[in-house]
Amino acid sequence: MASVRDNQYLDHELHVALLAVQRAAILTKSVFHNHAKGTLNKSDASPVTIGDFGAQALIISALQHNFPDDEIVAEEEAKDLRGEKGQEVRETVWNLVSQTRLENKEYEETLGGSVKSADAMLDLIDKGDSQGGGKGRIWAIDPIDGTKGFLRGGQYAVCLALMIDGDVKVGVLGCPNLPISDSEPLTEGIGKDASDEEGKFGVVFAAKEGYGAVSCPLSKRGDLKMDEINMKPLENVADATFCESVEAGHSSQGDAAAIAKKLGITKPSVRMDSQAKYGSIARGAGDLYLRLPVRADYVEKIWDHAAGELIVREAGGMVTDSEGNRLNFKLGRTLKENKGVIAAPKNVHGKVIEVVKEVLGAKQ
Ligand SMILES: Nc1ncnc2c1ncn2[C@@H]1O[C@H](COP(=O)(O)OS(=O)(=O)O)[C@@H](OP(=O)(O)O)[C@H]1O
Ligand SMILES: [Mg+2]
Ligand SMILES: [Mg+2]
Ligand SMILES: [Mg+2]
Repeated sequence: MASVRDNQYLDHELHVALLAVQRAAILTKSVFHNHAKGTLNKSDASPVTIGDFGAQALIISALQHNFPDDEIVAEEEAKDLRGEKGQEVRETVWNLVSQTRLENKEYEETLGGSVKSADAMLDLIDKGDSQGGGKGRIWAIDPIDGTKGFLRGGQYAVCLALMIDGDVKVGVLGCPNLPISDSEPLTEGIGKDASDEEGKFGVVFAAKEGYGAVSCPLSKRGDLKMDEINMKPLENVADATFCESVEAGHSSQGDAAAIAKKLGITKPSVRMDSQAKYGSIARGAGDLYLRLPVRADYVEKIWDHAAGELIVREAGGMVTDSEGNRLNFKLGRTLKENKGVIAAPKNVHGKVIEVVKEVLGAKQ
């Protein structure tokens, strides 16, 4: 198979996305170590921090510099940073955004360098307001996925994907708290080698449709030393390790336990925040990702899945909703036709879906 590294198709997009995610990840890391998180509550009562705003501004700045005509669907908006009420948070975010850069100057230039002013930063954040859909080039950004995990010192991910006509073509996930090494086992806490002295911290996963998936250490320079990743072969689903959300409000842990039991799985689940779950199974650190609806009225957001879904598929896995249908990214900012997510190696995915249907069906 052609490799993600050895062809020209969407190479510039992948390169910019890898650098933009690394730069944004550096910002989030510095928030974690040096700041009060500046947490605000959004209208749905979920948290947003100065790290989410800052990372979104930096990623959009890089996309606007390189691809000014592309549309962007991003999770956050700048409303709460505007005016007198927003002044304090705005200034903190601006400090972070104006100070964060990749140590490699050439890479920093590729991203277009610094944002011009605090006002320009707010406008960049609000450029992520596209309604999405199945036509043209649209980027999806989750500047911090797993904000609750980020606040807890657990897993989180900086997520960026490019969709063309509603199909995800490029996906990048920066996971600052995962182990750097692809051979470390799946754990609930921060990876034991998540930070080393040479400016490396965590891992970035990437994929290009049709060309495979890779991982690369996250670094302050933005270096791109990539290794191919693959899902672990799994002959018997009973031997699987599965991962699920930490937050019981995001995925039904009771249903997951019932499904695992029916599949003969005896290993306990690994609870991990964010799309770090997709990256982890894509590199063979775990086998299955189960996300089972808690509430009938919750619709999944495209930025919570676009990058991870492609990375798992390109690593040899299959990703569907709980009925076995592919995720449909063509319908706007949400996955309104899909409920739940089941990611598994191709050879066992059908069996897992069968049992998911049995368990969810029995509840109705
Ligand atoms: N009710 C409900 N059901 C399903 N999903 C929900 C729900 N509420 C929120 N969210 C979204 O979950 C995102 C966090 O991802 P995870 O559930 O994988 O991780 S976590 O354990 O909850 O941290 C989280 O993403 P971030 O907001 O980027 O952190 C939310 O978009
Ligand atoms: Mg959020
Ligand atoms: Mg998210
Ligand atoms: Mg988020």
